Amino acid sequence: MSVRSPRVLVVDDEADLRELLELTLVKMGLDVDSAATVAEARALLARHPYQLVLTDMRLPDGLGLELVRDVATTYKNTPIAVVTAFGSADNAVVALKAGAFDYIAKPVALDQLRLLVRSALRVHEAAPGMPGNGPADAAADAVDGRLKGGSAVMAALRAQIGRLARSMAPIAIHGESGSGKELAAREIHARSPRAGQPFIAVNCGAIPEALMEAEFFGYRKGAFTGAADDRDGFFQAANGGTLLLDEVADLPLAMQVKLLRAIQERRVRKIGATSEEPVDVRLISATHKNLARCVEQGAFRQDLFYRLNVIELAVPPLRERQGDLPALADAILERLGGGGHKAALGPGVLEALAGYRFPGNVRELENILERALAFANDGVIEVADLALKAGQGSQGGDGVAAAASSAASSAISSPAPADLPASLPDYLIAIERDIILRALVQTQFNRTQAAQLLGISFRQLRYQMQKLNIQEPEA
Ligand SMILES: Nc1ncnc2c1ncn2[C@@H]1O[C@H](COP(=O)(O)OP(=O)(O)OP(=O)(O)O)[C@@H](O)[C@H]1O
Repeated sequence: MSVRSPRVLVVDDEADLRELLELTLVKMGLDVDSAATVAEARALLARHPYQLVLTDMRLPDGLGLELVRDVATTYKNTPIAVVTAFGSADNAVVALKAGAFDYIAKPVALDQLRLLVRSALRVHEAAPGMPGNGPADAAADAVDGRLKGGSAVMAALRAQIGRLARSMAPIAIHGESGSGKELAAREIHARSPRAGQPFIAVNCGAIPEALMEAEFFGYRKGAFTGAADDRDGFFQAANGGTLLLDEVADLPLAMQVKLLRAIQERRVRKIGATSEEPVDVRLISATHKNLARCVEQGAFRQDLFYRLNVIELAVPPLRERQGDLPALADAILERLGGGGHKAALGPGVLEALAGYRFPGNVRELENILERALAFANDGVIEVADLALKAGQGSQGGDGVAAAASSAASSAISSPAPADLPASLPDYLIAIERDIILRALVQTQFNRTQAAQLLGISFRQLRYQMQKLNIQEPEA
């Protein structure tokens, strides 16, 4: 085994900047080659393997972007980062989309350069000799059983995650509630060079607006009444790792501005602090809302959208990947068994589940199986135990769906009649949600007809749907 230092290629035609970069990298113990043109860089790339390429965007004989494309296709193992002109968000986003690992803005801040280099070198440690879509990725799929499911859609999603995991490009995950967005984000983190660092998930809709800045950026002791000690925020807690902004559409506009700044500068300032600190955080955002529509409606800033939505990842609803049902059911039963006796599915159960629409996706499947297990005899879940909600069978549903719904005469199946609900408001909400969903499914999400069926106005229905977070499934 060679004990060579990692080798880095710097591509820049400005002698001053090139020297600054070289010097910094050499001080970090790296071997540095440099090139002043695209052609020189190509020649060097063909000659040596590099652990990192750092290129300027404008070069005398072409664009750094061409090198990004070359490296992303021909030298998949080599992370390439671009140096972008000051304030040029467009270039950074274009480069990330083209496959750049990361970018750094001019004037180059040396602390940020060092963070970038360290994180690039971790890519290599994490994937020694690993070809982009090669067998090692397939092995990672097999070992890494977090996102379960045997459907082609799920296999494609896992492969996409394998490719995305290595770069710093912000990822926006979209999918219905309960479809597995957070799990997908965890998988990106777990398969990234950041896996050994923290993964912090923040539900943006759950933080009171007044506390947001403190929660995200932290505060210094005495910054406000009650600030008894210095405290880190989510950004500091996720430093070196990944920050998931869940329900990102719920961020208030004022906070969106602050977040955009933190993303652009890659620095945050604690409340009450005099200086900013650099943070090295990979951002993933998730939402079940249509973020582009939120931008159109003025509820979400265009510039932040552009920064977060560099790479989009769609998690399809469960009803569009029925092939996942066996693996998901198996994993859920395993978990419910808690290492002891694992429950089994009786005849026709998988077929009954396949005829169901799962408006609440995998989370609903978990709930259905958990509840069914409570009713099941001897740990064998029968179709009747599923108590699938009436009217939720898939369209063209056959006897299976009918069997399932006949078993569901007690659509609001818990608690059992003799029990009292643990929380009356929650119970009533569940009933209301259930009834509205049934009316919507019956009318194929025609809200006008559904409102008529329920004897309420269209406006009332729309309001209730918003309140209960009921979404029309996307076609
Ligand atoms: N492919 C999968 N394999 C195994 N479990 C899954 C899968 N997808 C989702 N789950 C499980 O389903 C539940 C819901 O998933 P998750 O929280 O990731 O969904 P979400 O889309 O983020 O939901 P929400 O929009 O409500 O935040 C979790 O318990 C998760 O572990």
